[in-house]
Amino acid sequence: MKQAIHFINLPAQPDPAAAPTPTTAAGLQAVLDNLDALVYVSDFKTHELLYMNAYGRRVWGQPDGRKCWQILQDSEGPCSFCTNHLLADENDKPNPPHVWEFQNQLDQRWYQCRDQAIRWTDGRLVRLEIATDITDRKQMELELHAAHEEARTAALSDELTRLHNRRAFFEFGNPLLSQARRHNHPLALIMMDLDLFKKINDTFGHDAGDEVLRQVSALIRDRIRKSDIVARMGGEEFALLLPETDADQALETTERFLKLLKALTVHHQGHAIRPSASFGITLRAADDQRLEDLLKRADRALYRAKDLGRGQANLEVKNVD
Ligand SMILES: Nc1nc2c(ncn2[C@@H]2O[C@H](COP(=O)(O)OP(=O)(O)OP(=O)(O)O)[C@@H](O)[C@H]2O)c(=O)[nH]1
Repeated sequence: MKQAIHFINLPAQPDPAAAPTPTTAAGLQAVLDNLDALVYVSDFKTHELLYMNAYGRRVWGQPDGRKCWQILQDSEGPCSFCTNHLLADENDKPNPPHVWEFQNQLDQRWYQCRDQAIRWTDGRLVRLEIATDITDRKQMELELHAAHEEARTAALSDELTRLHNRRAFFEFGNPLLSQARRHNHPLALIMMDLDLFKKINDTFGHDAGDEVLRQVSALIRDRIRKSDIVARMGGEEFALLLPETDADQALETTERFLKLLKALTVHHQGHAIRPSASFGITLRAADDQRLEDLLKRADRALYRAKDLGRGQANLEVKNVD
């Protein structure tokens, strides 16, 4: 059955001088049926569909006295995201239109909806929705967002090892330092530097050196907590930032890594390579303002570990009165 609509009082204050005539009613019908958007009207209380334009009937079929949630969403009852409560105040006085975007679960397409409470021909309050298909725009937005995320991940990640890079270390590490400062909680920083790595490159080739970097990185990454940060700071140097970690725990963690490295043999093109590393450890001091303050101490400890014969850890803490 063809839906007949005599008029929709779109203006808040209908102009009595512009009362609809049969010609304007037919004209309005033609306009609504040629819109490239869904237009429907439903009863505010019962949700019965009172009108749907040709666009809606083409996509969702004839309303046939059914409710909006039956025909537009195929759900069991009023939609959990129904906006009716936003469209009128407690005295049934219409609010300004509510504009929002959502994905229809029936056809999976995205719509921008302009919802408004208006008075129907018989005076009752109804819901008028004009929904424009924005799937293509949304798809573009989603692709743009994904590309942006991909570029951001690439900018923060080390291509060879897939660990965080130096930039990411500061981006993610600074909030951890701020949090530890605010709550006066412990925070440990461990610097790790592979020993005599130049010799590995010179003896087995640069590709072998790359493979060592990859395997050592995977070994560390797989054994830290989710809340820890591990980054390749450059070359064969790595930094680990461990929240809620005191001196004993940091030393214990480093001992674990030393043991794992001792047991590691990297096989590359018939060669068996046995890498080792030195570690410098420090802890957050009360007056540490920036990660660089901790990095300086951990670096000094690291180079002491190298001077003392490599393959070991050294700790430098700062006591503040
Ligand atoms: N294969 C490979 N080598 C790298 C990479 N980045 C830096 N290197 C090499 O790492 C070596 C570091 O050498 P050095 O700074 O002398 O340190 P080391 O030989 O490890 O000696 P110590 O640190 O004193 O134990 C250099 O030869 C760099 O070329 C990389 O991405 N891949």
